[in-house]
Amino acid sequence: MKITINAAMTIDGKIATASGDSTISSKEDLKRVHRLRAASDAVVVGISTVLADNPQLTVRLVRGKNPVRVVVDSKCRIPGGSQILRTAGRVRTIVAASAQASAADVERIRQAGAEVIIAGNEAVDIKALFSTFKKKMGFKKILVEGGGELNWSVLNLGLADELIVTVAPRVAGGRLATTLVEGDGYDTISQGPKFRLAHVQKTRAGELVLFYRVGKK
Ligand SMILES: NC(=O)C1=CN([C@@H]2O[C@H](COP(=O)(O)OP(=O)(O)OC[C@H]3O[C@@H](n4cnc5c(N)ncnc54)[C@H](O)[C@@H]3O)[C@@H](O)[C@H]2O)C=CC1
Ligand SMILES: Nc1nc(O)c(N)c(N[C@@H]2O[C@H](COP(=O)(O)O)[C@@H](O)[C@H]2O)n1
Repeated sequence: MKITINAAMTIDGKIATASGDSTISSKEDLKRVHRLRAASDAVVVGISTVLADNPQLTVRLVRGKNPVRVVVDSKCRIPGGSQILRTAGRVRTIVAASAQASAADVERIRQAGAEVIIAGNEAVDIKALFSTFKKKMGFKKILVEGGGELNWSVLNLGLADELIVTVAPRVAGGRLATTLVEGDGYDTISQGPKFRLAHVQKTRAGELVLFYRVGKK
């Protein structure tokens, strides 16, 4: 199963401003992302991304099939009014929760038309979740679309095969702004994963799209 992380960041490495604005990619780049979604079995985001962006995670800018939408949401906090839950009857949607989720919230989400998978006791066990995707669901391509905490978990577990980052010609600043990779971080650079630049694209908006292969430890 191939796992790709895709994100857009400013030159200073932020994927959203401190107040939560994440409108970074150009339309041209968003079309590339929608093509990538259409070529994926599932698109995975963290609950904080859903709460901040209220995304649709569809392929509406291109022709193609919507991937299964997965929200990593330990406590089943996804709001009933979110675009994802409101359309769960039409686009297959999975909420990946942990033992922290209440039975009432699990039922609320199922009633909205989404599936709930329980993986882990505290945070969602990403390794177990992705293993379920591969072994029980037969998924072959997974697209992780952030945010920073989820990117950290996937990279730190050594699960990612590819990292695609759009660098937009903007600066966000702000020490509280979310960066591409959050989490606890590494003590030394050498402890972190190493990447190999495989390809670079330039958009008309002056963005650089960097395609990295992730070295296995
Ligand atoms: N520019 C871009 O390409 C993108 C920007 N964003 C931005 O990122 C921000 C949200 O990112 P973050 O705050 O870092 O949150 P996130 O979206 O990565 O969600 C993290 C949350 O997911 C839950 N979670 C449960 N199990 C987890 C696990 N094993 N690993 C990680 N998370 C787990 C926890 O509640 C955790 O706090 C938003 O402002 C959004 O706009 C998000 C995606 C893409
Ligand atoms: N590639 C990319 N560029 C940006 O500028 C972004 N803000 C994001 N964000 C991700 O896409 C989701 C929004 O998707 P919809 O447009 O609602 O389908 C957002 O939640 C992030 O996961 N990505």
